[in-house]
Amino acid sequence: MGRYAVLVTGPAGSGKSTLCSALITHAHSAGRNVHLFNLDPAAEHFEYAPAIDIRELVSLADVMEEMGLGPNGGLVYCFEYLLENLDWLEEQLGAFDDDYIIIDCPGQIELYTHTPLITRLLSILTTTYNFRLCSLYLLESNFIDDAPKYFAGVMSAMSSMINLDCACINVMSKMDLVKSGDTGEKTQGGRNRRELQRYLDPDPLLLVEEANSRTNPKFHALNQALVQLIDDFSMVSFMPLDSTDEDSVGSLLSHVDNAMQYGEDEEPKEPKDLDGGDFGDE
Ligand SMILES: Nc1nc2c(ncn2[C@@H]2O[C@H](COP(=O)(O)OP(=O)(O)OP(=O)(O)O)[C@@H](O)[C@H]2O)c(=O)[nH]1
Repeated sequence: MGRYAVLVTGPAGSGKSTLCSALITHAHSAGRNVHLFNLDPAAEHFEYAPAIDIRELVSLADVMEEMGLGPNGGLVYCFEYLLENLDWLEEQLGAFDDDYIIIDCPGQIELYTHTPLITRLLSILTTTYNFRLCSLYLLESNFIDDAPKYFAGVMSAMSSMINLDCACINVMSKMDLVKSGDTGEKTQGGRNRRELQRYLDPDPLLLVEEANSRTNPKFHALNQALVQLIDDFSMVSFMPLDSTDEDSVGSLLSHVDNAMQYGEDEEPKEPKDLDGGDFGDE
């Protein structure tokens, strides 16, 4: 068997740890052996005890106290420290032969977009330890409450995708909070699932119209440019996820396996096209 690593990333509170637990539960119930790797030096609680835990090497609380750093500087220090102590990582990874690890990452977006630290770690996992990688970027469903907010979310997903340079799947999390469109029910932000479908696989024309209707005319050219970018960058679509639903988690795990060609012998290829799942198709 090969070695596989699923990186679960996304902004704070987007549902990363919940998804990690749901993926592990699903994999275990299918008789698969997967391990949790906690990469968040500030993490507190886990449903499953991490098999590998960065806090055993370095914790954010200790760094902040001993180095007199704030939370963001402290986090960067923790990752630099990890990269300087790769023998620790090697020892941890050496404990498993048939590795399939799910990596719960910190929520600070700066780690993926502003510094090369996570990128370097991924490069080490692939080149030194022969892992096949897939990165998940979670964005909460409330990011589709309005077009400008959605733009911000898409830009962060794009930035992460470009920097991480591995198979990437964008995920729209907490879809259970979006009520069914069948009865005309609306979400708190005023949308129903049918309306949300166009955000999972964006239609540039509708997006620009909506953004223009909500922003000062001086930003309309910017809206147009952003929508053009989203349209040109055709990989920016989101797979809907409800971590409380086993089928939804199972479907995501299948896409992840597919992206890493789990269990297949040939070299990793580009991930296959993802559709928008079964939300809003009715
Ligand atoms: N309704 C609903 N709530 C969810 C879902 N996933 C996560 N949550 C809730 O969202 C909150 C944050 O979830 P976490 O899994 O801790 O999010 P996180 O991204 O790991 O958070 P940080 O580690 O702080 O960045 C918790 O209250 C979860 O119960 C989901 O699919 N549906």
